[in-house]
Order: sequence, then structure tokens, then C-alpha cells
Amino acid sequence: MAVILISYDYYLARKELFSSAKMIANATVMELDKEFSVVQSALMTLSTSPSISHGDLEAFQVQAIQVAAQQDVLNIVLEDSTGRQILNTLKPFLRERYLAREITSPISLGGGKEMQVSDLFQGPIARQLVVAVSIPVSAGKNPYFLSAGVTPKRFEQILSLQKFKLNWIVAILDSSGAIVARSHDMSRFVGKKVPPNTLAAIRNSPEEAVELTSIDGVPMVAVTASSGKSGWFVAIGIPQEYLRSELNRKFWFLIFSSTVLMGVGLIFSLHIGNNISQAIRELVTPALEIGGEKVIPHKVFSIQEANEVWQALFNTSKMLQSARYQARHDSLTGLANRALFCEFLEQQMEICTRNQSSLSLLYVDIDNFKKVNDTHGHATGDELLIAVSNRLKSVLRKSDIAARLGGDEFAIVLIDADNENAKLVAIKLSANLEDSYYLGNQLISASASIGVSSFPSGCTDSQTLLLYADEDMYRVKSSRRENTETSTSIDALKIN
Ligand SMILES: Nc1nc2c(ncn2[C@@H]2O[C@H](COP(=O)(O)OP(=O)(O)OP(=O)(O)O)[C@@H](O)[C@H]2O)c(=O)[nH]1
Repeated sequence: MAVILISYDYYLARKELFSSAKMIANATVMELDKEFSVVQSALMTLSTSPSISHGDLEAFQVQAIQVAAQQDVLNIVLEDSTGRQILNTLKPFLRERYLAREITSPISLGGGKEMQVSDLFQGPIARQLVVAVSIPVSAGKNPYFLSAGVTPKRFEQILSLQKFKLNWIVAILDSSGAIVARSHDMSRFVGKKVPPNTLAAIRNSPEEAVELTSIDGVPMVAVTASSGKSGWFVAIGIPQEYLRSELNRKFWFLIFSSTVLMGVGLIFSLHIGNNISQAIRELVTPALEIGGEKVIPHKVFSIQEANEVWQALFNTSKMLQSARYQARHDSLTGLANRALFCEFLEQQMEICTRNQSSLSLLYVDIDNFKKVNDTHGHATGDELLIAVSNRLKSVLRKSDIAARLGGDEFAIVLIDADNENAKLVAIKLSANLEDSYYLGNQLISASASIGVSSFPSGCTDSQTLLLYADEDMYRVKSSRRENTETSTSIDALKIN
């Protein structure tokens, strides 16, 4: 994967490099053509001089010398179609006058527009390498040519103004492949021709990058641009070594950045992993507590999912607690139900056995409760059951427990109370229960029969204890029935 990434990245970078080099090569060609156009314009202006149209070559030479100086060209030459020089600003005028005489008719005004650019050649008079930029001028039927000699230095200046990368080797080549200017070692290579196969490669692949070897033996990949005006080329060579080093640089950069990324990713995933395992560890306790007596305590985690799991545990814990409560409590009165009562009773009997202490049980049954329902309605009956429950609770100590066993029957465990104490509590409770009840805007009278049994005296297990208390309650109730007119439940208990 890394290799594919590097290759693709390198391919893109290489493409971008060559396309920017190609743009610079084209820009350089435009600069080159502009330079030729400047010289051409100067020659065209000079060709319209009245002195030449009147055959006054001496005056024309003076003008040509001025133009040559202004245009920074080596010389200006007027020659005929055979190449014979009629005038050369590098030579004294007198010598030329002889040649001038050979002009049979005056040279007409106005130079031709077609410019010609020669390849680089050794100037015979200047004795240095020069390029001739020429325009045709006509003298009757005979064409003449007005030329300006431009030295390679001027082309070197064009190169120096372009934004080439330092390691690029840039050359301006004439149409024969001779080096006119070069970005590196110009003095060593100017005038030398590139090998024919290099020239052919440059000519044949104007749009593509070509692999070639520079004249000084450097393997490179080159992009080229050619000038329509001159038939010259600008070649930008990028050394293969530089391209390889770029590939290496990208490779190592990718290796480095992947390693850093992997390292960061590893640290990040370790961090996340730690957070997750920490959250899971912290979730273990509430998960274990879910079946406990209390709702699990509130907790906030740094991970959203852990918070969601905690919320689910919390909801389950609440549901379990509610279910457990409902399973062990009477839904109407909120008192313990028979199951919880029996459980509590057995626990307490064990404690009593261990501590050699005692406990007592009160069995409470509301008298004629059916009548309350029938007279005042079932809802009022419910309210009475709740009111009785509240009175039971108000009489008890915190260590005692009251339960609704079913219907209008209640039971109470009195901790650390022997039979005598329990009977006193029963009398007190009976009196309390006989106070009127204000239920649903009406005053209702009620009473209860209370039976008593005690542990350890008389019985050994919870069921027997409950049975004895129940039987005792019936005894009291019967007795109360027999004495309905004269006796109260308290009296009945007293008798019992
Ligand atoms: N309102 C109401 N009535 C209930 C509830 N559970 C049982 N009962 C009624 O309570 C009455 C209990 O009556 P019994 O225990 O038969 O007799 P009683 O009328 O209390 O007479 P004695 O016990 O002999 O004094 C029944 O009519 C039941 O239908 C309840 O939750 N709410």
C-alpha cells in the first residue's frame, strides 16, 4: 500500500514538475521571440530611412551605427541576395563606398515583414559567434537584406531573467542544434552542437518529456518548446539524479509520516482502549449491585456508550427494586406482606434463640369489616385499611414490624417483648384502633380483635406462632361477640 501511495504521489509530483517546466520553457520561447521582434522593429524602422532611399549610404551607415548602439546589437549589415556585404557598421564607410557603387538603383523605402533568424555562426568580420536577424528590403528587382548581428550574451540574459530551479540545465538551441545560450557553463558549451539523436528527440517530442543526456554527460529528462519565428528550441533538462532524490525524499517522508501517524494512532487507540477498559471495570460494581437492596449509585463516564450501559443498569436496578418491593409489600397499605413478614419473623426468632431473648406476635383482625364495605363502599373500606395500617405503624417501635396478611387481617412482631408486654401493647393498640376514623367526609367507627402469642414460650416455629396468635384473635373476637353490648375488645383482651 505504501509503495502504491509513494508511486502515485511521485507520479503526480513528477507530472506537476514537468508541466511547470514546460510552462517556463514556453515563456522563455516567448521572451526569445519578443527579443527577435524588438530587433526586427528596429531594422524595419531603419529600412525606412530617407538616406538609403536616396542612395546616401554614408548617412545611412551613421544611422545604422546609432541604431546598433541603441539596440545593443553587434552590428548592422546591408547585403545583397548573394550574401555580399554592401555595408557593415563594423567596417569604415570608405571601403564600403566601392561596393555601394554597385547598387544600380536606389533601395526602396520600407523593409519586408518576414524576418529571418540565422543559426549561430562565426562572424567573418567580428570574429565571434553571432546570430543574424534579417529583414528583406528591395532595390528595384533585386532583393537586399538588412541584418542585425546579435551575440549569444543577449540570449544568456534572457535565460538569467527566467525562474529556473538551480539544478535545471536550460539551453537555447538554434535550428541546427547548436547551443546559443546555456544556464550552466555557457562559455564552455556555446556554439557546440548537441548530438543528432538528442536533437531528433527534441524535434520529435515537442509535447512530451524525453530522456536524454546533456552535452556534458548528465542523464536527464527534458521538456522542450520551439519558436515558430526562429525554428529554435528551448530545452529544460531535469537531472535524473534530482528526480531520484525527490523520489527518495518522498519515500522517506512517507515512511516517517506513516510511522508518526501509526505511533499517534497507537497512542490514541491505547488511550481509548484504557478509557474503555476503565469504564468496563467501573461498570462491574454497579452491574453486581443491580440485584442488591438499593438502586445503583449515580456515575458519569468519559465514554458515551458506558453512560448508556450505566443508564440501562440503573433502569434495571430501579425496576428490580420496584419489583422486589412489590413482591414483599402490600400494594394498598405499603405494609410488609405475608412473605416479608414470615421472613422477618424467622430471622428474629433465630436471633432470639441465639440471644435467649423473646418476641411476641399480635394478630389483628378488624371487626365487621365487611359491613364497612357494604355500608360505605369498597373505596372507603380501602381507606379504612390504610388508616388502620398507619395507626399500627404509629404505635410500633422502629425495631418492630407490621404486616397486612390479607383482607382485614394484620400481624405485628414485637421485638424483645414477652407475653405480658405484648398484651399491654395489644390493649394500647386496640384502644387506638377504636378511635373514630374520618374517611371521605364521614366519621366511621371501627374496632379490631387482637390475638397474642409469644416466643419462645409455648411454640418453636413461626407458623405455630402465627397459628397461636390467630387462634387467640378468634378467641378474643368470639368473646367480644358474646359481650357485644357490654364488653370492648380491650376488655376481651384483659380477660384473655
Ligand atoms: N375494601 C376492601 N375490602 C376487602 C379487601 N380485602 C378483603 N376485603 C373484604 O373484607 C371483608 C372481610 O370480611 P370477613 O373477614 O369475612 O368478616 P368481617 O366482616 O370482618 O367480620 P369479622 O371478621 O367476623 O369481624 C370481606 O368482605 C372482603 O371482601 C380490600 O383490600 N379492600
